Amino acid sequence: MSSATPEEKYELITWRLQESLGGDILKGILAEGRSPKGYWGTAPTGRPHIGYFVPLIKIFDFLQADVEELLIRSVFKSLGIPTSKLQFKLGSDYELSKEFNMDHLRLCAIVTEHDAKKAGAEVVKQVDSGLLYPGMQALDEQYLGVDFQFGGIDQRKIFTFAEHYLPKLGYTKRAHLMNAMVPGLAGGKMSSSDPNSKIDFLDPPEVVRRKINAAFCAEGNVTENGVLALVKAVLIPVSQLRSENAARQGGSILDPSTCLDLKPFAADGAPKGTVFSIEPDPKFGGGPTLHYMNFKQLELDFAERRIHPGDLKRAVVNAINRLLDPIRKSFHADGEMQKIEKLAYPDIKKQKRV
Ligand SMILES: N[C@@H](Cc1ccc(O)cc1)C(=O)O
Repeated sequence: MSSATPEEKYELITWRLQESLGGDILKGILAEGRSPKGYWGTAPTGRPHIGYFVPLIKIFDFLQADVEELLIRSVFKSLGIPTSKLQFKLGSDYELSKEFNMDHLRLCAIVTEHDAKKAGAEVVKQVDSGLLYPGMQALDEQYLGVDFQFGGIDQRKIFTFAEHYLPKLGYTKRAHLMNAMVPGLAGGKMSSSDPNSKIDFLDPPEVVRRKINAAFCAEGNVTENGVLALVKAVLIPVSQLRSENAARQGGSILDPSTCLDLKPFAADGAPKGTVFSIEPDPKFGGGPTLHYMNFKQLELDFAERRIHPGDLKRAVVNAINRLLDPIRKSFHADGEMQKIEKLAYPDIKKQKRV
């Protein structure tokens, strides 16, 4: 995408986000013809769930706009996006250095307890050591040498904390880009630590079906609907990305060797540009297959009860299973990955029995 104008790149970097702060910082860098450098940090409290597709899709946009991207501790490979343009960093590789710690002490000397508590309110477990967390995340921006940090809107208070405090240490204020959170299937946000709120990358097909079937999704209700929210935040963006990719002959950065099925979530024979199809079951009234080019139209049809919740759920289960299938397959084919998963997420129930 090197031929794109700075304005086009800025548009690509910021579209689909819920909020961006400090956009002028990025515009300035792009206008100078430089590639902005950004990072996304993650510290999952449990097995990562499909809500993680939201930032991962966004990272794809960053790469397309020639952003240099750093990731902290994340699982990325199985998505078919080559990692050669990405750098992985472990926080502990630099957070233990003398310089980082000196800066952390300087920061601790000026941060009030009130500001530290407030910054971490949505992200950090409210224990005393949690007071140090926002400061470390703010300093990460300086020590990774980035122009912007990207994260969920739940990180907002830490981001504004960083904007306020880094300049007080003599460092530059960074831009902050935020994606919307995917609501949980049972209300609230989708959370790694609550298995009923989420669908894991590695949930088997029948578990996906059970969780979606149990999700709240009442006919005509588009405001509290975790299933529709998944279609909007994950399935349609992935589908769009896949159809754009299919259209972009040759220029794809997706690696077909790691993903088996990269077709959009459209029924066979769907009109061009379809990103989601729903095949009504005669059990719920039947009718011709419905094809959607965008979320708005689908949402409207659901609101006007032209889509039965049972039909929507079935289409969503199928799309999620198609999306997760290559990830599950590569996991089950890779003994090393399975060992790491066991070490990362030990079976707590079993441990208690011993
Ligand atoms: N706070 C992030 C994790 C994170 C940690 C350190 C960072 O520098 C950035 C992000 C989360 O809640 O998942």
